[in-house]
Amino acid sequence: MDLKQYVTTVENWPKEGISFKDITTIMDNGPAYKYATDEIVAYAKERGAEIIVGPEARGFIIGCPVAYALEIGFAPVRKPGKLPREVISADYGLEYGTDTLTMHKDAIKPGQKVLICDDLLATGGTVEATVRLIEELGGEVVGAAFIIELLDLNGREKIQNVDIKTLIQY
Ligand SMILES: O=P(O)(O)OC[C@H]1O[C@H](OP(=O)(O)OP(=O)(O)O)[C@H](O)[C@@H]1O
Ligand SMILES: Nc1ncnc2[nH]cnc12
Repeated sequence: MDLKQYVTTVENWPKEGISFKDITTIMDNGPAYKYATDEIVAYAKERGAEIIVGPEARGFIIGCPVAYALEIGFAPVRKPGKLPREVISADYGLEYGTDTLTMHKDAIKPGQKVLICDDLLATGGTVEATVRLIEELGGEVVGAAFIIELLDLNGREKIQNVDIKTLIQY
């Protein structure tokens, strides 16, 4: 399937100069959503993932169906003040701002094989902070899967030791 045809590009949103890749037009199409999910499920199997980790909020949209299909767990990465129990934190930079990510301290078991899922790899700030969180908890990051990769932003360079799968590149 040519998944690219289901991505909508919105110029100058949320800020002047940003070419926003909107994946809601993949998600609202059953076959396209299933195709994207199935591609990442196949990759997760190949990598031997034992749990999926996804950053808020769009990482949930793709990470949760992948976890469901594999019958494995899903652990959320969230912005501060959203997780109710003890958390660890990591600061990160975005294409359009900076923020902090958190995970529950007991979300990952030591040695657990973790696959990170998100909709899009841009500067790599989000995934790099997510890798730091998982590794601080003793998890082994076996891969990171994204629907979209923005090649000009060189996100891969921030996680050179992580195996990466992307379905569409711009
Ligand atoms: O590679 P990066 O430069 O870090 O950018 C990619 C991240 O940015 C977006 O999330 P955003 O923080 O906008 O949050 P959202 O999913 O809640 O919209 C996207 O879903 C990725 O998580
Ligand atoms: N250009 C972009 N489009 C969609 N989501 C993003 N997250 C970071 N950069 C983005």
